[in-house]
Amino acid sequence: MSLRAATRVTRSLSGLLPRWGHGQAPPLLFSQQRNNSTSPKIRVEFNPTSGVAVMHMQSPPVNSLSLDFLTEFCIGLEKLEMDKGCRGLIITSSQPKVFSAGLDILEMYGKSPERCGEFWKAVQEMWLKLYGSDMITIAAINGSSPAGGCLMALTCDYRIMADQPRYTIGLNETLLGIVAPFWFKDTMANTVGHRTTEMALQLGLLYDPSEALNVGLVDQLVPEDQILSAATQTMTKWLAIPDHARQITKSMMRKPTIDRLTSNREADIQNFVNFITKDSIQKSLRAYLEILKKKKT
Ligand SMILES: CCCCC/C=C\CCCC/C=C/C(=O)SCCNC(=O)CCNC(=O)[C@H](O)C(C)(C)COP(=O)(O)OP(=O)(O)OC[C@H]1O[C@@H](n2cnc3c(N)ncnc32)[C@H](O)[C@@H]1OP(=O)(O)O
Repeated sequence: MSLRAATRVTRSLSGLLPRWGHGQAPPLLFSQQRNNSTSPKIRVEFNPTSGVAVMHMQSPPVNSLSLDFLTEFCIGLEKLEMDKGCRGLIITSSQPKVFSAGLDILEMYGKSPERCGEFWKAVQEMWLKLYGSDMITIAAINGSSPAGGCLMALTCDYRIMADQPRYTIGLNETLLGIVAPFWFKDTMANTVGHRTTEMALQLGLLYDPSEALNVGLVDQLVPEDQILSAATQTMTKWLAIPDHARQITKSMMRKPTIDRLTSNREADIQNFVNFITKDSIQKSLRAYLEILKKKKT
């Protein structure tokens, strides 16, 4: 069963699910330990000659954005940002078939409000740092990239996707019964326009590569084995533009969107915590996790 079809089942399943109290963790049915490994979740290769770094996301199984992952990602990004020799960053995945599965659902399920708040702050931090980066950022999307994974790609300056019809990309939050926050929505609207965003967000659309190219969600499609060479070629073109002129232009385009979150950060965290810890939302997340598990059997 496809995830899209499986998600429709969520609604009929939800009436059968047990109820649990606000802020109280339901029985742990899922492996909550998976992302606690101490091996690095990010590998960075920096070439001082070209001034380009490649960040490989390597957090099995699906590069989901856990608190640990986001912390490591932001530290890596900050180090590169502070290195004046680093002018460009390519972000890609070392996991087969997946760029990033988006926010780690286990970080939003059965967790205390404090922990949810800490997690959301890290999600904000990732977006603020990447969207506001002075570096040229290119997403080399070599696999599926739903929700937060799509946000990460949209936050870059340029997106190249592997031309593999089974990969999908999009902000599919509504399919999980949750809502893409205003800054996810703003980032998408800044890329593909208001009308496409309005429809995509309401329907939780996941696009295949050709559809994504058609609506402008990605900029280029290439065969999967050429994705890094294509990203490097594009980077060379962008590197030819004087940094200061490009950076000021980027900031001019993105600052109003960034300021909107910066000036509402605490309220946005509170909003997330209130929303995600609701019984009804926890129930949807639980049903979705069960569907992801059952997909294999
Ligand atoms: C009113 C105001 C509102 C304010 C805002 C408030 C709150 C809401 C904001 C929340 C924004 C949320 C953003 C998100 O990113 S939510 C996450 C959405 N992600 C997804 O829907 C992706 C789900 N996953 C998949 O579709 C597929 O896994 C795949 C990425 C296409 C890869 O497929 P495949 O290679 O077939 O792998 P499996 O499906 O078999 O998965 C392997 C294991 O990974 C687990 N998994 C998958 N995705 C996640 C995830 N996002 N988080 C945690 N775990 C994940 C899956 O369960 C499998 O686990 P197992 O090996 O233990 O069985």
